[in-house]
Amino acid sequence: MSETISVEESRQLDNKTINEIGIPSMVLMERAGLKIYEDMIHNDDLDLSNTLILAGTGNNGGDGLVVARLLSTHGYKVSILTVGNPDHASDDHKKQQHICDYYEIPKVFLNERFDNYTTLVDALFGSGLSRNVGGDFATVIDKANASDAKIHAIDIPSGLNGDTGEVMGTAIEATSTSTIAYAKEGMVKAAAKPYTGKIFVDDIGIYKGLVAETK
Ligand SMILES: NC(=O)C1=CN([C@@H]2O[C@H](COP(=O)(O)OP(=O)(O)OC[C@H]3O[C@@H](n4cnc5c(N)ncnc54)[C@H](O)[C@@H]3O)[C@@H](O)[C@H]2O)[C@H](O)CC1
Ligand SMILES: [K+]
Repeated sequence: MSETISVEESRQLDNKTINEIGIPSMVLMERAGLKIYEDMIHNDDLDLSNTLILAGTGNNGGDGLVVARLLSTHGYKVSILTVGNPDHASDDHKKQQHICDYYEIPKVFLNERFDNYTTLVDALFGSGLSRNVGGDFATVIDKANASDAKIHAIDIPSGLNGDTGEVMGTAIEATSTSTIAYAKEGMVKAAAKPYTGKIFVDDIGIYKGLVAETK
């Protein structure tokens, strides 16, 4: 496994790339969504016949909405379940939801049965997880894990502590994970394997240090 970083370092690199270097956050989100989509369509472990995006209301959820739109515009059957209050969604999440609405991607709700789906995309939390998971989020995670569907996680399996690899209340048990820029330290620990599954590391242009001087 290549270099790993802490969750805080990951957030600092995101912020540096956006606010100091100047790559807009929506550009990074589009790049992340495209890389995650490509990881999924080339992943023989996943059956994309009927996919459900489990979206939180932050930028991890925003990544999931980009994946939803890309699946839909490429002819795959996909729906969206948003967990949390959409009114409190991040700016980029709201922009991505507007795009999904344009493409009329179906929305489902908390009473949805997950066994109708072949793949679930975990876009609930990424580097923003800050406390034990509870309430509707815990219910959705437990329901996802109990379903027959395979799960593909975005950035960090939701509920897994990205630094320690510990479960924070409950955590997604993913078949595979597309992590952004670098794997997080907790994800590569032996105890984390049942939660991360196979890890894809997606380079989306997040700052990784100045380019080495060409000889
Ligand atoms: N622009 C960028 O920085 C990029 C980020 N990427 C993706 O974005 C996430 C990080 O997004 P962020 O909005 O900071 O946080 P999350 O989406 O992980 O979390 C959402 C939100 O949830 C709240 N929260 C935290 N813990 C809990 C909890 N236990 N229960 C309920 N709610 C909770 C908290 O308010 C968070 O803000 C990163 O992982 C990437 O997936 C892009 O990929 C690249 C650009
Ligand atoms: K996630």
